[in-house]
Amino acid sequence: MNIQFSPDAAPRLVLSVQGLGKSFEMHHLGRVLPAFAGIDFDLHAGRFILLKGENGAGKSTLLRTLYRSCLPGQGHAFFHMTDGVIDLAQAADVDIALLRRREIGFITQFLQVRPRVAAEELVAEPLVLAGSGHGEALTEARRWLSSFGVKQSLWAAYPSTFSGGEQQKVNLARALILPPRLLFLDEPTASLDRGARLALVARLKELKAQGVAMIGVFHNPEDVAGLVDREFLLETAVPEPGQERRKPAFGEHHA
Ligand SMILES: Nc1ncnc2c1ncn2[C@@H]1O[C@H](COP(=O)(O)OP(=O)(O)OP(=O)(O)O)[C@@H](O)[C@H]1O
Repeated sequence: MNIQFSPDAAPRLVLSVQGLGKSFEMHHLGRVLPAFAGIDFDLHAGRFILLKGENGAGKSTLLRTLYRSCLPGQGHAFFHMTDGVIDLAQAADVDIALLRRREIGFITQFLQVRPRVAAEELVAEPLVLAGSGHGEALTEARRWLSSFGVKQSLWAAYPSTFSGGEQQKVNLARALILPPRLLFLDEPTASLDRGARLALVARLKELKAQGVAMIGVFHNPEDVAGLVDREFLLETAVPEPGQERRKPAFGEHHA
């Protein structure tokens, strides 16, 4: 889906996160572990937020909660669609499943491999589900596999046999073949070689220009330095004894 807006129009609000919090119940320890709390921010079309914080600060959990792989404990995440607003924190699973088909994407460093499905079919699937003809979708899938450096000899093979980096390239091709309006990225460059990293950054630049809103966690933030509009620093939610927990802070990016 290509979303265009005229350059002089104010970018549309895509996501408004208000007071979002998430805790894990550690039954075996008999206590509750806060992952993050009190998260507030707005994200507009074509904007890129870089999520930062120490190990364990809650970056992946925040992305998974916004994608609704986890349920939040408190707060709201209002997703602004073309025809209305839905609170991702409270939406029914069936609505979340529909949003994931076209509107909201999530790229992690892990491929969910499906047995006996060829790489090119896996990549073509979002286009087929969106109504493209199978032949046309396969042609496009091969183009994307090639752009991320997946060898032609692997296109018809099963990704379960691929190396970690090859699987990740299939993951990227599948996630980006049909761009969503809102994209979460959790360390997507983790196992990529330089060529694939450059291809990913070039694709993200295109998507940003088309109005896709993005939130990303990057082990090497310099990979996306030219794309970042704002940085969001997550402070570790679990205070050590004697330490106050501080609120998460927004920082403007200085290129
Ligand atoms: N399913 C879970 N059950 C219990 N605790 C969890 C679960 N998932 C995450 N946590 C805890 O929540 C906290 C935040 O984890 P998270 O993976 O979001 O951190 P992160 O900022 O992405 O870390 P890293 O930079 O190491 O990837 C950690 O203390 C982690 O142990």
